[in-house]
Amino acid sequence: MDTINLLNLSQDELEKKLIEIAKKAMEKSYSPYSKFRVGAALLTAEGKVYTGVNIENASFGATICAERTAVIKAVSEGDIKYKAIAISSDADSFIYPCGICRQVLSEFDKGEMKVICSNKSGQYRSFSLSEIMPCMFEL
Ligand SMILES: O=c1ccn([C@H]2C[C@H](O)[C@@H](CO)O2)c(=O)[nH]1
Ligand SMILES: [Zn+2]
Repeated sequence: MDTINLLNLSQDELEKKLIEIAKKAMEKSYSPYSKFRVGAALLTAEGKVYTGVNIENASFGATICAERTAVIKAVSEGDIKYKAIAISSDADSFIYPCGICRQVLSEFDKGEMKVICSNKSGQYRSFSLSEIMPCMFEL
């Protein structure tokens, strides 16, 4: 992954690029039960990208979302500062992170993190995590 390039992009170009990476990651989704593929691309403060997919389980509650897969990969590699996360799926409607993923992302947010929600055709809406996950603590 080219570290320098991503941080040199404009916000718009960066968001498009992250969606593209999330869409590509989606191909690895393990979702035999819902057949709903989700991909995520998590951009670190240093410009590295961790991808994630939803990983389902016969015991449905053991399913992990794409967003958390990406966070878990990043944290376990020592990366805990993030700029943005993009999310893609096959749906016509925009995909937004679930409550548990918002909570997990907020653990690492310093008020800067963007959440980029896209639809199948690549349109997107960008939010600050704090907009979609109001926090009871001062940031
Ligand atoms: O933001 C979301 C929403 C849903 N899913 C997954 C969980 C499950 O595998 C499938 C259906 O909800 O989509 C995600 O990975 N991220
Ligand atoms: Zn989730």
